[in-house]
Amino acid sequence: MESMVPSIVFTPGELADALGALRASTPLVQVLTNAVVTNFTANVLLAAGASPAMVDVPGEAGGFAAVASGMLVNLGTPHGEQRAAMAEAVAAANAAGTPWVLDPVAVGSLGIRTNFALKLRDASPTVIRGNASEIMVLAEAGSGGRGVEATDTVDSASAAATALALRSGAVVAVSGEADLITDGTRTVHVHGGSKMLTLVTGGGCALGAICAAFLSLTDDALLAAVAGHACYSAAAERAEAIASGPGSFAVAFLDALHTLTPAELASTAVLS
Ligand SMILES: Nc1ncnc2c1ncn2[C@@H]1O[C@H](COP(=O)(O)OP(=O)(O)O)[C@@H](O)[C@H]1O
Ligand SMILES: Cc1ncsc1CCOP(=O)(O)O
Ligand SMILES: [Mg+2]
Repeated sequence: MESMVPSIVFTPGELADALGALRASTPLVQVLTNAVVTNFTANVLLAAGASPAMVDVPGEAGGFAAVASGMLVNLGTPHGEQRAAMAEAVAAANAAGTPWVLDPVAVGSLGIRTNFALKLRDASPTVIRGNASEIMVLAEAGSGGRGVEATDTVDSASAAATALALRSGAVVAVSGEADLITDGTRTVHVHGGSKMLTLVTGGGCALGAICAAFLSLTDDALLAAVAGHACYSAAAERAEAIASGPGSFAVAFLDALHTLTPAELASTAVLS
């Protein structure tokens, strides 16, 4: 029997509704992230309509995770105290039912972050987002990229993403030219966006925060992740159209995230 080609999993209207719900609810997003991208990540969340809180101190992180709408755990510069705060926050988020995103930045040859990421992989993240090389490491199917950048393609990470989703119970999002997002059963590709995002530090890290913002709006984590990626890509396309380089792109990207309407998202998002 010929294999069925699955139809597109979500409609443009569902994406538009998700953006409208985010703007109406201003989700409180706890961010435990790296020192490089903290400011950009907070500005991306604010521009999109969420409320960021960079709470990553042991003794505070757990209590805040219990009241946050969503949470991002990003391992870009995982100092000892931050790792303790992350462990506290993850335990509290899971106990309170707060959805959270894991971004395993630069896992592979760096032992401290890789060992910690493998532990967090098995600690019930709602979404795991990373580039292809990072996702392959968490699926135990690769050795890592070059620094924080991928050396593998999204397509080469597809099987690993599905296996990781089935193993971890998380939605797995692989970023690249066309983003791949899967819950192990349903798989969606989000097309478009701009390669200019790779020239702005935080271009991937802030995407994890946007996913965390959408997670509080629906019980379907795949929809939340797809809506987050679609908004991000739509804003990046708009920014690229008027930017003259990565500096003006970053500014235009914040503006585009802020002005993107649900109707524009519905009319421009390209899923397959
Ligand atoms: N070749 C590309 N064309 C268009 N968008 C891209 C391309 N590569 C990456 N992106 C986008 O840039 C953002 C960051 O992706 P990526 O660089 O893979 O993440 P990371 O910074 O975590 O390695 C994502 O929104 C992704 O869709
Ligand atoms: C350069 C760098 N070094 C440690 S974390 C970081 C930022 C990575 O950001 P992104 O994953 O969005 O490229
Ligand atoms: Mg990254």
